[in-house]
Amino acid sequence: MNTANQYIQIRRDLHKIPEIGFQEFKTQAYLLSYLQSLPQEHIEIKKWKTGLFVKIKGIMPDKTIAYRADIDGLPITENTNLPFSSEHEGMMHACGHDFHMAIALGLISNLVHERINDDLLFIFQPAEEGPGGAEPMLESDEMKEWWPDMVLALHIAPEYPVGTIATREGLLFANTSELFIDLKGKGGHAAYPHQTNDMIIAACSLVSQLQTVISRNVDPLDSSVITIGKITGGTVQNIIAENARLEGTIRTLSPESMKIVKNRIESLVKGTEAGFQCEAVIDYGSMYHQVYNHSALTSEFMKFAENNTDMEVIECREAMTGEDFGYMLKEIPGFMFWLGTNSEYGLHHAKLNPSESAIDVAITLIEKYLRYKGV
Ligand SMILES: CC(=O)N[C@@H](CCC[C@H](N)C(=O)O)C(=O)O
Repeated sequence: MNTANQYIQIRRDLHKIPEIGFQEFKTQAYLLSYLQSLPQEHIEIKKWKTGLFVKIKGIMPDKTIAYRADIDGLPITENTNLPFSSEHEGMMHACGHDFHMAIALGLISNLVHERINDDLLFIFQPAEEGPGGAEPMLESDEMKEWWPDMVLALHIAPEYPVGTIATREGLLFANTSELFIDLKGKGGHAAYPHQTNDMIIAACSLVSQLQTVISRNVDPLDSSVITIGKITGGTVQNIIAENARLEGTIRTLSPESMKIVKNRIESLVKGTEAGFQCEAVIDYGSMYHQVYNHSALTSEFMKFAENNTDMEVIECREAMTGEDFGYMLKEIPGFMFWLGTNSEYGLHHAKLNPSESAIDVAITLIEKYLRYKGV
């Protein structure tokens, strides 16, 4: 098997075993078993919860460059009909983390056979989709001991063709906060609504009101998003619901707008409690800091790719996606970029099927970049 096919096979193996945040036990075991099959003289591995830190030791290191790959899957039932579809019912690598890991293993395999100058750190991070592994990993003793001078990461981009990368200096991804609202009223017989406080009606009304935060409370030039992705409530068709739950996410382009949006949400929820005579509890779940790319390093990387590879380099707009890699970039200079993978279906879709030829493209690009940086 040539090396490109080998890394595609690794991606397929990982694609079969998606696991959600901090449950990535089989994934960690797969990564470890692959890493242990490589020459061990210059490599050091530390487990961290379900993630890993992997260091390739340089001969005369004067810096450490880190590459971060997230490793968790999503609670989505795969609908691709691919022969290597998820074997874990109700879970799927629908955000490309199988690609991110295969690329990291490809880089390690290519670089571990020779003596490199600097240290390289590969961070296999759990729980990017939630509750967030980057922040606690940054605080870990392992990270403190191997603290890098710069860090980079990529994210697959189904909307760009293979052979394309896209990024920008400064803000790339939004600030995010999960949003859970539990409503509790008085249930009862469907035929006697006047004796109840119907939480289905309260929930529907609140969902509509929440959209006015975006349309009426946020500066239109400072975009924000509130998405309610799930509503649950009630028991059967002829009982008025005593409970309802909204589950969603908030996205803003600055931490300040996040505060404004949350203040307004809290006011509307108080209004719902008063208006529908119910009790409401808000839980913000996990929150991610914006992904803010280091200007000089990003522009150097973009110029490097333009001048030294045949990749198409696009300066893209910021996106409302979130990434806890933002916490790493808050502490360590570096950048994230989109890797074109050309799929008809987007991220978080049950039919996402990125083009696997992008794996080798990314390995070649990053390896060249690391050599250009003197590694
Ligand atoms: C790249 C990507 O899709 N990231 C996720 C991060 C999720 C953060 C958190 N669970 C939330 O929903 O707020 C995204 O949905 O953007």
